[in-house]
Amino acid sequence: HTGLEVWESLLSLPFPDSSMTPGKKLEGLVAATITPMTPDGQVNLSVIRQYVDYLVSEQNVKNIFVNGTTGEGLSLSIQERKQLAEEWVRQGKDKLDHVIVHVGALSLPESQDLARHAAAIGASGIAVIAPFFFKPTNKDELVAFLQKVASEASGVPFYYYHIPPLTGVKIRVEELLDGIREQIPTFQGVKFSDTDLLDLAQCINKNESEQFAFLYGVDEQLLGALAVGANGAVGSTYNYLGRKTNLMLQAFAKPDHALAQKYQFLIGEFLNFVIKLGFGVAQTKAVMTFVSGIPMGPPRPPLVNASEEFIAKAKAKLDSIAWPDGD
Ligand SMILES: CC(=O)N[C@H](C=O)[C@@H](O)[C@H](O)[C@H](O)CO
Ligand SMILES: CC(=O)C(=O)O
Repeated sequence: HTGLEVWESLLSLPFPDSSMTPGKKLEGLVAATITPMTPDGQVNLSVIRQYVDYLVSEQNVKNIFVNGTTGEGLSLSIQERKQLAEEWVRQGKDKLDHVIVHVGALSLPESQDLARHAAAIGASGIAVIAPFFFKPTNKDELVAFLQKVASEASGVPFYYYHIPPLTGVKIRVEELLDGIREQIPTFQGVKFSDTDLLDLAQCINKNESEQFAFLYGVDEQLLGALAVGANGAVGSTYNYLGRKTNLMLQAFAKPDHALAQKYQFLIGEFLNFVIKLGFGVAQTKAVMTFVSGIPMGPPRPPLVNASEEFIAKAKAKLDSIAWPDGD
């Protein structure tokens, strides 16, 4: 240990090497970043700088969640994930508050490697999804896996990424929280991507000292999660509806519930429409491309490009929405 490291540990600064805002609690909106790709399917790092500027200046979003579901993290090589994490951290420096890097993988050593890498580059947090091929069958097995990853990045806040519709791991978070800080001292919160608001509410109910952050991940019903005390949200739609969703958060905080509902209804009207057409990461890439003008490129197989018909309909629907702020 260098003298500096000793001082930092004595002061227990949460983010010793971070280029992001040190110690600021994660709240508000977090955009789950898309991984831009070239037309032939290679990761396209060259537009990330522009992407960061777009999120900050056009969407008023200053936190990102990299290499998650929307970022096709589980479809990328370890090398690609590291390059992306580095580029997001580099471009986010002095512009973003938090860069959370998703480091979950089916292979524990790969996940640990990614966690060490995220720590080394100064990520402001790491997140881990439940392993979903061989699955943990109970809370203790899941926590043991998470602990082995978290301990590789001992100075970095750790978030569990709960997304049972995709992982098939339905262990309730409220149960998982019991004693988790003893197992994982860096445990800082949950990205909660499930519709079970009873489970979310009981997590918040248990979290009396408000030490953990609960970020909701079902964008179409964020207002319900805010009502039970969610600290913020992580989602794909904050890439292009961040500004509108921020207005919903403001209305909720004021409180002007009628206005907050209006925003949630309109966001829901768009999402309900595209979900009926078939909505996933490929479609998110297409929507972000036409809204931001930044080319997101195709998704990686097995996902396939959104159709021209989808794009035309989604664009017409979004353009038709009369937002309360007059846009
Ligand atoms: C399954 C999935 O990708 N969920 C995302 C985050 O967790 C959400 O942001 C959704 O994309 C969004 O709620 C639209 O359905
Ligand atoms: C949507 C989300 O949070 C993710 O892409 O991981």
